[in-house]
Amino acid sequence: VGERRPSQRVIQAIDQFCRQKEWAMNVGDEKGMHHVVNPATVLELGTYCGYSTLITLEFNPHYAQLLYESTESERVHKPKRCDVFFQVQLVEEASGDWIPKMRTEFGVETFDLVFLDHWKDRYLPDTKLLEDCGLLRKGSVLLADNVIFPGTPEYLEYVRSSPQYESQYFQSHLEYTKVEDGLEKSVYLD
Ligand SMILES: O=C(NCCO)c1cc(-c2ccc(F)cc2)cc(O)c1O
Ligand SMILES: [Mg+2]
Repeated sequence: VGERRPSQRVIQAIDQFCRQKEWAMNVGDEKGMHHVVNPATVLELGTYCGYSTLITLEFNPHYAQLLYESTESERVHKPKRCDVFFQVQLVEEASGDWIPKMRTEFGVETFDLVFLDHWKDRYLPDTKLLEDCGLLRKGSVLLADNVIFPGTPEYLEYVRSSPQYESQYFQSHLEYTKVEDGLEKSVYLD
């Protein structure tokens, strides 16, 4: 309440621009991530322009540059364990290549929250990779954008049918539109 922090003002400006001038594929101000408990160690798959981010994987160099510019974060060539509570760590690599390196490169034991918002056909293989690499623990939350539009049918089928997950759909709309979309929140039960 009261004066918005600079980062909130940037988000507000992005939302206003995307509603009034030019649509962009941010998770947006309606879907948001406010349903999810307050995480400590977060992995975001798909940075785009840094609308929502902590440790984030993006291999599109144009989008990665947008994040550097919007957060003044240094270009992370040799990622290191960040001891600061909140710091942007951007890895400009493909998620499939870097998820197996998260422990050795970042010293991450497990993720509290993984926000999936990258190539929709990578949601399922990257989730299985996170499981196989032991990067999820009992209670880890997977939060997936666009499960309806553009859609991630194989991922949805997996997390909704697997006994390893407790899944819940939060209906919303595709950012800045009236098209149905939503977030799937899946808690890893181990
Ligand atoms: O591809 C996406 N993200 C990964 C990019 O590196 C993405 C696409 C769309 C979208 C696109 C085209 C359309 F017509 C409607 C929606 C929306 C999103 O929220 C997204 O995250
Ligand atoms: Mg998205």
